[in-house]
Amino acid sequence: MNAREVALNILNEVYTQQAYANISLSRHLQKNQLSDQDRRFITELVYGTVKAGDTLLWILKKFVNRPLNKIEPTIINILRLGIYQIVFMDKIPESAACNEAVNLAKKYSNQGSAKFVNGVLRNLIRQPEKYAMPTGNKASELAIREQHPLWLVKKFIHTFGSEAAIKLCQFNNTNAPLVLRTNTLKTTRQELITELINAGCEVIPSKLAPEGIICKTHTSLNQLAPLQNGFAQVQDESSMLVAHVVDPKPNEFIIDTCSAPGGKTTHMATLMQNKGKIIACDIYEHKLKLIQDNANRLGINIIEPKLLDAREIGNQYKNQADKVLVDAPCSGMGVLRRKPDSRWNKTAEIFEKLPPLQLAILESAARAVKPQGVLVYSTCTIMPQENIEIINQFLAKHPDFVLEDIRKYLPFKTKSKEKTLQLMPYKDNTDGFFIARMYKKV
Ligand SMILES: C[S@@+](CC[C@H](N)C(=O)[O-])C[C@H]1O[C@@H](n2cnc3c(N)ncnc32)[C@H](O)[C@@H]1O
Repeated sequence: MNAREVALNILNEVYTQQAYANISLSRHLQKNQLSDQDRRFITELVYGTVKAGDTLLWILKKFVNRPLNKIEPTIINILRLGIYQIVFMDKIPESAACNEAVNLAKKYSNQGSAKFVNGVLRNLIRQPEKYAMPTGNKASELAIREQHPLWLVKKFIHTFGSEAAIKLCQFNNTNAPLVLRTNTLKTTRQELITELINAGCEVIPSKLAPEGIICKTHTSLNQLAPLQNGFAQVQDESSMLVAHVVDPKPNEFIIDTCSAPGGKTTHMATLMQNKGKIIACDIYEHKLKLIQDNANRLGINIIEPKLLDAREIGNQYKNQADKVLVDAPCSGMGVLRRKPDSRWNKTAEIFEKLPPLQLAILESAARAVKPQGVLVYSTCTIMPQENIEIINQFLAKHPDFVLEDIRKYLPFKTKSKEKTLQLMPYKDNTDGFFIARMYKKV
């Protein structure tokens, strides 16, 4: 199977079976014997095509007369791939993109479909002026040009203003680097950097997180020995700040309310030098195994994964924990560049549904904090209604909790005067993250 055919199979799963692009991609990359070059090409094809989403269909509609729902889904996917290569990939000869699409149409449909694909793509190559991207800054123009759903662009403009919305959308279209967290139970950052360089990676230390290593280039994760051997954990640098803000000490009792797959749980265990106890809850049983697998790989044995709805934690652990972390389920608006399909999978409903859940989890978690204990709330979103507004509502109802100045706990200097931290992707060049730290007075 050649690279484009593998990419087509992945797109078929994404668009007809609602598969997640990253999961389907990694399964197909494992299943097929592929060169490193092919793996990179398939990844770029799939991520680029999925990210471009409706913009590709907008282009396609300029060249077909019939409604798109009258065209076989596989043919639509072949055309998505073809259009993506012709319009967005500079290094691919247009004729190769077209010929390979025609071959796929012959194999996956019939001669008639192959002729149709050929006609559409040849016309596209001949008439680029027909799909010139809109240059204005109206929401509808931005949505097409920056490859985001219209409702989301409107939401960004409404929340952050037009200029910030443009920068945000552009940032979401950049490639996210792989970031590794050094497992300081087993090695130091400098030793790990040396090992990664010896393994052929190009890396730089993170300026935000003392354990963070940004990999500019790297080999396939399955072959990256330090990762497989538990010397490192994949985690973005902004996410690494959360454990530093919790600031757990050896022998403390910590509850991580929304824990899977265990990125922050294992980081906290590391900062505790693997001494004490962490109850790591999640609402999905299958995700508990991910926490345990990560802990095992990293050589950590103080984590107890537990199937529990975080809204029950207050009842089960009333006044018991030294520190409680709520890394809440959120809209993920700070990590859109990492998940090419997520902008297209979400609906405006999430902004109605999530804040009440986030507040309910935080309130339950607060009951589990012992007097003079600590409560930390974090999300990987940038939307105020999931972040500072949740904290304000919580504090208004809970005078026994006090917002602490987060700057004392951050491992880097910030110019911000806020007590909470909001990282904005296009300003801070990281995933978007929110963190607040509170302590219980009595
Ligand atoms: C942002 S993710 C957590 C990421 C994790 N803290 C890490 O660093 O790897 C949110 C998690 O909350 C879980 N979740 C959602 N609703 C929950 C609930 N009511 N109670 C407990 N966990 C929940 C989800 O399954 C998901 O794993």
